[in-house]
Amino acid sequence: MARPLIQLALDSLDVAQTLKLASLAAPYVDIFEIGTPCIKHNGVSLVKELRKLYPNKLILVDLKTMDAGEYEATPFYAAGADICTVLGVSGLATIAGVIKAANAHGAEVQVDLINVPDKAACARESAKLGAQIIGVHTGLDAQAAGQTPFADLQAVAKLGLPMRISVAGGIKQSTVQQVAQAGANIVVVGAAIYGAPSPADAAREICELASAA
Ligand SMILES: O=C([C@H](O)CO)[C@H](O)[C@H](O)COP(=O)(O)O
Repeated sequence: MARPLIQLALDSLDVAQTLKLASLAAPYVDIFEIGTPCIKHNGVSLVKELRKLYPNKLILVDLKTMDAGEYEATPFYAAGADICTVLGVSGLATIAGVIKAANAHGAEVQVDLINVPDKAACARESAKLGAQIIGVHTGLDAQAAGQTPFADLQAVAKLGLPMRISVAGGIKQSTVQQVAQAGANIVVVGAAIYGAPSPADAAREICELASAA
């Protein structure tokens, strides 16, 4: 089994802190995620800056688009995003719009299942539309209420869809192997890296654990 890709969630609002964290973790992560609060605060210029600094890294822009899919996502793909996210709850027309924008730029789409009531149906429909990645995600507010993404990950993996599976929601050193073994192709890690005393050491540990899963 290939090791899952490690995606670092850059969730600070501050550009200098974001770039510092990116540089510390760069040797150990495959994807830089510009998190939703960060992209709302800093906009498309941060995508351009990261693209210039890291021409060989994958960049995911966590737009969590809810409407106007093609219109909203297009400038982010044009700025160098490899992947943009769209909410599963937005509906099929919006998801199709982001897929159209991605296709126009040779890029990819992740459909985020956060708060989707029927996750299996949404994942199946997203695959049919041509989305490449399905995101099993317990958001920060749901995590604070004690929720985790593990049961949803198992249920989505069982569907056997022709899409890569991303998992996010409080993943850390003690759970990275569990989610890799459950079928995650992309493991998203935010707080366990940026909140660690040494973000570089935490990113390295997570990468090593994923490789050994
Ligand atoms: O996507 C995220 C959240 O919804 C805020 O936008 C986080 O980046 C994602 O949950 C990963 O962070 P951790 O849960 O801290 O690992």
